[in-house]
Amino acid sequence: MTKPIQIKNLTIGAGIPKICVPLTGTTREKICQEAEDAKKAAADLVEWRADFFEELMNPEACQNVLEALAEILGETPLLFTIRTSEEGGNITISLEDYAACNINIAKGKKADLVDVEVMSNSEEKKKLVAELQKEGVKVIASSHDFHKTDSQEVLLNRFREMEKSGADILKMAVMPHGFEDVAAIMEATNAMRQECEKPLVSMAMGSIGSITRISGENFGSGITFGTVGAASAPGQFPIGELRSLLDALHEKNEEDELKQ
Ligand SMILES: O=C1C[C@@](O)(C(=O)O)C[C@@H](O)[C@@H]1O
Repeated sequence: MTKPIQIKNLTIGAGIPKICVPLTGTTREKICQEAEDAKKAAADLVEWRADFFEELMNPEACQNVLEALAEILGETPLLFTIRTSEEGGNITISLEDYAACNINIAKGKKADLVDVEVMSNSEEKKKLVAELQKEGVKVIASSHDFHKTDSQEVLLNRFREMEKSGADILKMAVMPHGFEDVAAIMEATNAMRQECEKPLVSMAMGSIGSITRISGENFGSGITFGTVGAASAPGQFPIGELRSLLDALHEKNEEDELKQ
């Protein structure tokens, strides 16, 4: 059974999946504009996809953006993510620089959550997760396969490996090539929630997978990524449509609960 996590006023891992809006701007100005738009659109949380930022390797520039974001976002939680090119992102970065950037962010005390790609260099990543948590942030362990979807059993084992990182939330994205792949990630997530208390997040990308972005309440995914401006991965819905679809499904689920 999932034990929800509270971040500011947001509960992750219970009820309607929370909508996370990615910011993909390349400059401070564009990132801040996107954050204003996300806030206006009532995002539940916001992800700064810092692998798009042209000054990522400058710690002061990063702190500067973080301070501006904290000011704009107020009580809306902020997730900091460096998505590496190995996992579908925008930057090739050494393990040392990856760790240093993430630690710099956590020390700034403005981000609430940090994403760590735990499936590569897993021993070092485990230490990084612990170090980040010591600085007071929650860590989302993540894994992305932009090419394919492994079998349900392999995906479940991947979740189990990710749990060993000690992260607070586990997130997995895969690329489906047919409905059986979509079913595999949903079923692996559903199975993992029976054996793990951590909130889970999962999605099948692309148009075939978009059903996973609205039905997380039913199979156990606690966050869904929706757009205000640019998408950060294929298959994401605009926030307005996403909110209506999540609400409609939630109402149906409640009707069923009343009948039981
Ligand atoms: O991990 C994820 C999930 C994601 O890849 C998606 O498919 O919605 C989008 C990314 O921005 C985020 O970091």
